[in-house]
Amino acid sequence: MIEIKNLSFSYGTKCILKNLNLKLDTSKISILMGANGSGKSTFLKVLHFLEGDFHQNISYFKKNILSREEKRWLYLLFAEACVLNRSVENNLKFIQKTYQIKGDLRGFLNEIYTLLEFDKNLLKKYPGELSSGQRQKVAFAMAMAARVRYYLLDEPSAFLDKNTSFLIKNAILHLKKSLNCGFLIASHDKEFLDSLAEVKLYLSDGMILEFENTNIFELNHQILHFENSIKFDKKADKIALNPYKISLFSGQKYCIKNAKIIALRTRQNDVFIRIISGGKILEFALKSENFKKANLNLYQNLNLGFNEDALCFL
Ligand SMILES: Nc1ncnc2c1ncn2[C@@H]1O[C@H](COP(=O)(O)OP(=O)(O)OP(=O)(O)O)[C@@H](O)[C@H]1O
Repeated sequence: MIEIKNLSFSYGTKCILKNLNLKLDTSKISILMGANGSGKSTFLKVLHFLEGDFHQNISYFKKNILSREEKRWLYLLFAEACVLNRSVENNLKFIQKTYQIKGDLRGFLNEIYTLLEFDKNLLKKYPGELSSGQRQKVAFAMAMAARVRYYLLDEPSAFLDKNTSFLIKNAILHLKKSLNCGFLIASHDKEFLDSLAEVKLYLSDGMILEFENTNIFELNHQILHFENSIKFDKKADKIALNPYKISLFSGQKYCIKNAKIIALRTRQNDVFIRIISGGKILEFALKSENFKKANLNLYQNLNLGFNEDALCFL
């Protein structure tokens, strides 16, 4: 588990992360979505000790202070592939040495070559002789060679064709099973993410929202169908609704009618209310005091409202 408490981070006066509280399950594949510039890469760098000193705010596997060796429990794959100026094969060997991988080194490498369909010629090549896609594939192979407990992957499918993207996806699933490791993957590639995601996180306005597969819906010709239909101005395949910006209807721009409460749970000072409407499940949060005032009960029907600021088109 990686536990994050009250974490804030700014570049100068620009606040990127606002008082984050989050638990990352390090045995799962979590995906991190968010608009361009929302801070996904920055968050991965913070987690990988590259920005600021947050030992008071982040604990890794129950430890706040990690030695140099323990910091290698994590691996960050950068969006722009970093490959050293030596042959591909020697890059992989270098990683195995740095991460002090013991055991059948040749066997591990052969496994990587097979999973990523490396041909023999690629192994002898130098970075300057690789295409962007090949460099990305090599950088991913280096991550695999490190065999760590938790992987932070920034846009791992950028520059990749469909087939290579598929190989990487399978390699992620293979690594998870064989090493019992977890992943936090930042990406915009919906196809790539959808098939991997166990936990869905969304970074917006410096806050990370956990959707747990709820609150993200397919749009059909800009329409979201609950029991009533809601039409949006913008075209997109999917939409995410921020659970903190949905409330009991009182004249907001959009209304979800006749939603039935199916579950209630409390987290910190919020009560999360899960509703169903037209077969779709949605979760929204009310401050505990507002929940008490509203006097809501399980299986009660209610109308919900939200404005543009609750929407995120994906
Ligand atoms: N080293 C830096 N110094 C100052 N500002 C920075 C720095 N790195 C990033 N930023 C700013 O921080 C914000 C978040 O950037 P970041 O790269 O984390 O976003 P992102 O969500 O990964 O974006 P994208 O989806 O486009 O990759 C941006 O406004 C960016 O301009």
